[in-house]
Amino acid sequence: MKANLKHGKFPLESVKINICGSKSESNRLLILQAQFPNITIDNLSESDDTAVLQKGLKVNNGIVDVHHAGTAMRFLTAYYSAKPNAEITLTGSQRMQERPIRILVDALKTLGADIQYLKNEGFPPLKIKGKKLQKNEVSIKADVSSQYISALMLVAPILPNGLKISLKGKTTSVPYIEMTLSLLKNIEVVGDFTNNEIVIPLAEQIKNTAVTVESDWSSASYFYSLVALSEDCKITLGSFLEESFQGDSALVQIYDSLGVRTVFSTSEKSISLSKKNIELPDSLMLDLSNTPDLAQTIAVTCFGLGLGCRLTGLHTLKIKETDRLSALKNELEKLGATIQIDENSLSLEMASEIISNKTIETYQDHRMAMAFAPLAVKTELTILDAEVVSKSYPNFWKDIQKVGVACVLDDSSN
Ligand SMILES: O=C(O)C1=C[C@@H](OP(=O)(O)O)[C@@H](O)[C@H](O)C1
Ligand SMILES: C=C(OP(=O)(O)O)C(=O)O
Repeated sequence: MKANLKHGKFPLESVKINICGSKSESNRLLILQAQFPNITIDNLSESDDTAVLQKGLKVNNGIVDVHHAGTAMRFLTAYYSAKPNAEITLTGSQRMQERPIRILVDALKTLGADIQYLKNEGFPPLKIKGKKLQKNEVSIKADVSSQYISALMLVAPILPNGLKISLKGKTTSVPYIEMTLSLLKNIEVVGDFTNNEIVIPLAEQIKNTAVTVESDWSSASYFYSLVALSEDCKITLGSFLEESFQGDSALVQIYDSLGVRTVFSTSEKSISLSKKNIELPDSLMLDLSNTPDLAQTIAVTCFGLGLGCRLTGLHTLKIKETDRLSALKNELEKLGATIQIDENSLSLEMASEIISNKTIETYQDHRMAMAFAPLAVKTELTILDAEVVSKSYPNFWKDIQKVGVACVLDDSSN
């Protein structure tokens, strides 16, 4: 399916959008709920990544296919490893079979897990025979993906002596580890993360706990970009909190410098985004190692505004849904950008025009589609394989139509 985005009627409509619950929080809570059934969850993510995890949790013996869902792959690897009598073949899409998992598998094996590689060493698919893991200490490389660490933390409370995790190297995506710690604390499993050591205690049982998932800040980023690129508009998004477990709430500060004001309503649990008239910097410098999922949105916003940017801390982008650095370079260049990338950074030069009527490829990456869509405020463009958005945000196209972006979905080819 293609999304044809017209250079529509702007300013955008002042409307309220309800983005569904965070997929990161939802996927953690579902693993915890499978281990402690007296947790109830409200505002669960509607994403494909959450649906595949939820479906996988119902299987005890057989094949589980998580498609493109990184968190589902990593969290379920730990979950089944620690589940006595489970016998699972855990697989995923072609891309998932290229996303490394050895660091997590080695850590779980140190704890006593029985995991085999079914195709390529170090990559899914995996054969997992679950058992009671007895050890309570492990050390793990922390500079590749925080998901490996969150996966261990999520099963830690059911290990007989809890778990002490020593982190090696410079820890990446730290707010996601803190999110795991906070959600554990919410169910009264009080762990500690100090310096390079995480300690999670055993929890034999927990009290009945009802958790409401906050909406997804990464999904909110596309509305920040729309507001930044528009002449004038106000968009209200529910349900968001000033005190968030999600590191991507850093959007508030980042887009403040790109001319977007955020007002929190505590009573409505919502945020209103509006345009601030400020003088924009010529260029933006940001280290995104804490918020890797915002990189594409920010790069595209800067391009659309004619600003330069230098984004660093992007070393994890190469092993996500696609090599996001190369994908950004290819597609921004089509639109006239001058952009350089290396292993962990991206530099974009100021641009004076956007070439219109271009077709953007999405590389099976939801964030490529959603990051480029706000450019419709500036120019006409087509986005290929538009259905990829369902990985995290199935209602994305409906919601951007609601704010007034003229978007026609075309199923006829591609
Ligand atoms: O734990 C999580 O929910 C996530 C952690 C991050 O991955 P890395 O730690 O691999 O950077 C992030 O990019 C991903 O979308 C979700
Ligand atoms: C990287 C992402 O997801 P995952 O790693 O869970 O596939 C993402 O949603 O941007």
